[in-house]
Amino acid sequence: MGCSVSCSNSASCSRQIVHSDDDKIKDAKIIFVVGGPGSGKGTQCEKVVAKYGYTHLSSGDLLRAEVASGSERGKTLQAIMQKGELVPLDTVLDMIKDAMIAKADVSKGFLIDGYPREVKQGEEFEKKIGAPCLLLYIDAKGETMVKRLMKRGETSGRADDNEETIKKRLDLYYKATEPVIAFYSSRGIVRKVRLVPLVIGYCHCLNPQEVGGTLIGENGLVVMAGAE
Ligand SMILES: Nc1nc2c(ncn2[C@@H]2O[C@H](COP(=O)(O)OP(=O)(O)OP(=O)(O)O)[C@@H](O)[C@H]2O)c(=O)[nH]1
Ligand SMILES: Nc1ccn([C@H]2C[C@H](O)[C@@H](COP(=O)(O)OP(=O)(O)O)O2)c(=O)n1
Repeated sequence: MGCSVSCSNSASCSRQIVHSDDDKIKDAKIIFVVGGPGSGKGTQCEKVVAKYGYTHLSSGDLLRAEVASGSERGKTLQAIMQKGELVPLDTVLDMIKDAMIAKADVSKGFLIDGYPREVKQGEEFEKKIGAPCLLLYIDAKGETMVKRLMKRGETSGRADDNEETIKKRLDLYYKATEPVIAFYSSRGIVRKVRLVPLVIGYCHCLNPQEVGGTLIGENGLVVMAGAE
């Protein structure tokens, strides 16, 4: 695409540097959004998008789109997701990377929702894409998550919003995903999100240094509108 800076004439330049797709996202601002099933990751991401214009990429939605396409790969994924298990790491990572590249030119930053699900997923992401500047940890009680997902299941049409699979997803979250939070805490980039009822005067915000918002609360706690 471009020519090296030492070359004054692109037509005669024999050593053209072709910017790979990877280059498009190598300096991207990346925020991981982690929380249990039904904790409200998607809901909070929409608020951040509305306020700050980040690009929201839900790994679960990307996987469901592949299932909906009816592809062979989608059929394999559906079987895994219906059981509440994790899909192969490379599959979800490739999908996220492709989606990031597709939006790279217009994106101010990426909210990667529902990823990483396990420490290994985070490590591979960093090897293939880059490091996150922040991890938003959406905390919610187990019983709250179950209640919400059972309610959502009445209309969502999601094959995994049933009692048996919800239990498995929750177990897997505690076993595999909570260690992710500890892993990134040691780097000092975790911001725990506490959901409070929407009251005038509260706002949903990230770190003021990150996005110019107002940080409310102590110890880097992020307060966003939500409720039990
Ligand atoms: N009462 C209440 N419900 C909420 C809140 N946030 C989200 N919900 C509902 O809880 C359900 C789950 O919210 P999502 O935003 O889809 O949660 P998620 O963590 O993205 O869930 P997955 O898509 O399963 O990963 C939805 O039906 C939401 O409408 C909240 O603060 N209070
Ligand atoms: N990074 C990811 C994201 C989702 N998955 C699989 C496993 C999850 O149960 C399903 C649905 O993910 P989604 O984030 O939409 O939903 P939950 O947080 O599980 O409620 O997809 C995965 O294996 N790896």
